Amino acid sequence: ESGEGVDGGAGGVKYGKATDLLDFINLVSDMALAERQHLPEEMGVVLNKKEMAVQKGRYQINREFVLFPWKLTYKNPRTGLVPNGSFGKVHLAQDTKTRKRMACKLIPMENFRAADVEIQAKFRHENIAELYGALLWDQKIHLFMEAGEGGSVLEKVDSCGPMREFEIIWVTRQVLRGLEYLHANKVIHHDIKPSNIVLMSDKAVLVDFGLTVQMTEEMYTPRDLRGTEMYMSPEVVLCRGHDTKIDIYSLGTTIIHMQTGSPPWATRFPRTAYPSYLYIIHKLAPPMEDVAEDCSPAMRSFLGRAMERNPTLRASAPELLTHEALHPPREDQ
Ligand SMILES: Nc1nnc(-c2c[nH]c3ncc(-c4c[nH]c5ccccc45)cc23)o1
Repeated sequence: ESGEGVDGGAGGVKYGKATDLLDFINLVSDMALAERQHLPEEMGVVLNKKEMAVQKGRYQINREFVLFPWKLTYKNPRTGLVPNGSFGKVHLAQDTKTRKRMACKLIPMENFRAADVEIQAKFRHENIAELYGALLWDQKIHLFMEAGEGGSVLEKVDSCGPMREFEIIWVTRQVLRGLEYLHANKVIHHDIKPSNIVLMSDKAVLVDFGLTVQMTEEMYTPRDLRGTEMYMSPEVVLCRGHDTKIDIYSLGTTIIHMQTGSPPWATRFPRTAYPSYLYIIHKLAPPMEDVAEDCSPAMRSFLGRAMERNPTLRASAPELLTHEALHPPREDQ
């Protein structure tokens, strides 16, 4: 029942559809600061009735849900907070009635971009972290999402070292399915990297859509440099317009990180001596010299196609999903 709480409660939190959530996001984005400052109670839209039990229009911290520090799988929980997303801290949340564990990203209103939510609300795919609901409370947007309790690929590599090729193939296939879906809808993620791929027991999902854009023309011409330098494609660095192929290049650099434990360039050009990699990427990409020595010939060929310097010649997600590197003969595994 969109517009009403589960029992018709008049509280500020309603069950609704993605369109109701987008209306809510636009409402709070247009709210004057004074209006937002003295909210009597939380307000928001919950998409997923199964996981989030709204009570009489209320969904309050330490009542309908609690926030936990993540029990970081590999490290003792320092702050218990997941490394910062694009603009917010990610906690582990649990609904006190359904016991469902979720990721909850807290984004201060001053940093909030509607794009952070629009894409996740509009596009649903098993390899994209599902959005369960969005609330505004205490000047912060609370985004409740599907939780990858296995942590991110970055935490896994930092704690357990380089991944074996069959693990890399498993992650790469899932990421490519998510990218195939986004790119078919002309959506560019813009920040594909190990920390934005999180692990569940049976799948890997893409997270952090804070830099995502939906293309309206064939090319997207950015106003600013978006993404993380080490994983950036030459055409993004050039800032003369790019398309969805930039995510494919970033997946290639992410695979190098998974197989060597370091991002491309960092070993040959230590960060201490090189404050910025933009010029190196512009002049030297693609970083085929950083591919692991024990990389299989099939995976090396895959990386050559994914990091092709010319985006029009670079492979697409559907093309790479059929690449032999992702379908090794059984005895290789
Ligand atoms: N920036 C951002 N925007 N949305 C997310 C997000 C949605 N669901 C999630 N599930 C897990 C993690 C996560 C990252 N590192 C971790 C280390 C240990 C445990 C969990 C994690 C992050 C998310 O992250």
